[in-house]
Amino acid sequence: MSEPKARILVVDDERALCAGIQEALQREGHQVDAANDGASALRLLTQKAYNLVVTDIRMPELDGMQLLKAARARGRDTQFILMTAFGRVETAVEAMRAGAYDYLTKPVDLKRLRAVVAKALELQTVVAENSELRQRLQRAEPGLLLGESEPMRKVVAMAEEVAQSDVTVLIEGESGTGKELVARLIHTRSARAKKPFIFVNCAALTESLVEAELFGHAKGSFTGAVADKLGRFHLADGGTLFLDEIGDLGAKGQGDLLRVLEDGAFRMVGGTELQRVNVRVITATNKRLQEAVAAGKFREDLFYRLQIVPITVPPLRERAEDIPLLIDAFLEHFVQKHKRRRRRLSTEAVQVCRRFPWPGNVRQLRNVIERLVVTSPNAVVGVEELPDFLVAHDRSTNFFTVRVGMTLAEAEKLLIRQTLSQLTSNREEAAQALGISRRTLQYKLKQYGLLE
Ligand SMILES: Nc1ncnc2c1ncn2[C@@H]1O[C@H](COP(=O)(O)OP(=O)(O)OP(=O)(O)O)[C@@H](O)[C@H]1O
Repeated sequence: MSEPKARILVVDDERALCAGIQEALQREGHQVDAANDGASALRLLTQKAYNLVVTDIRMPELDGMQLLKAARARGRDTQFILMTAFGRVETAVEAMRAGAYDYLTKPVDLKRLRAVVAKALELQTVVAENSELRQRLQRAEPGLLLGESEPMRKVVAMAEEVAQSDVTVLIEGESGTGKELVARLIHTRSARAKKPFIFVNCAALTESLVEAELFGHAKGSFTGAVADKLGRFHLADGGTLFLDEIGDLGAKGQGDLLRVLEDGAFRMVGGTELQRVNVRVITATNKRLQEAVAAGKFREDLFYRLQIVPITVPPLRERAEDIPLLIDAFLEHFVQKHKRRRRRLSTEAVQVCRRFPWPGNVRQLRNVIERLVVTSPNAVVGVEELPDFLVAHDRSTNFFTVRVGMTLAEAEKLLIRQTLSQLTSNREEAAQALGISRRTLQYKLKQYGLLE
């Protein structure tokens, strides 16, 4: 895939050099304007949006540094490459601190210029995408459930629909798939959004504690209970109570919960008065609750009461197309949290992540990205910086056998077929991975009878 062509502004008071660079970059297919002094450059910068500015640092009146600062003050994401006379590197370092992408020393080596420009433009695209993503994230509520794959769209549509009523929802899915986020989404889209969302992890409660935790205990119910202590049902009044890992609730807790769901009322531990609250209950489990029912570990009547509407959140490996989006969102989040430099994963590193089966689902991916943000100093994180388990898995799965004695055509056909089936079904991406043009790939697919 060819690099998207960019709008570039070249600024230098040495006219010949300026024209030389303009021409070299135009030859790369970019749209290039030139200015021979800082003031006209600034005028152009305010009139047009540029992806990149390549400017001399030292110019009479308005210099390259001032130009950079003026562009930043206008809040533009334009990248800057500064050119400095040999031996004046300190100024260049200062420029980098002010936010320039890189610097070149004069006389300018055109080959290096082209390489630096390509890298800066690559980053520029990412920055632009990220700032769009940032805006999207800011518009949305915190803890937004991200995902544009078909299965996730269905989950979100279902959550939005059940938000319109108070029906009990059971969210099923492996650990780390985002069940809590789904529960929060239902709450925030419901008429209860301004009331509390109360979370209880049933796996963390012992059998003896669960009752007091959920229903509270009355004054004097046991030694030390000097006042009424409200339980989670009270705290969630008017809002939503989210019971996570419901499969771990013991027999007594199951009985209590069924009663409150059926009668809408309960008694505090040691209390006599019937308490009435208005609570919407959402539960979640990472176990197959139906199997727990079959094994006699979970009450069948409660199971049917809870799963009036079941929502299943698919594991991440079944929606790998969401992985690039999640990576970008987590990078953005952790770069801000840890105050690090913006960065992205190389295309190959993203592909490795897409191929991994992620047993810990989105939580595991999120942890990997946080670790990369903290440990990698690079703007583009490559495969070699990914955790070993990812790379090792990738190595062990992405091989096929080429037999000695096979013709080149047979080997080529096999490689094309494996690339399309294991790496990506997108022809553009496959052609890129194979290092050939899309047209050539199309031709070979026809030649080898691989077109379906
Ligand atoms: N679709 C998603 N978009 C953005 N972040 C997500 C998504 N899914 C999960 N996460 C993040 O992954 C982590 C785990 O999500 P969550 O706690 O909702 O999973 P869970 O299914 O409830 O896990 P468990 O069964 O272990 O309780 C959280 O940090 C959450 O913000």
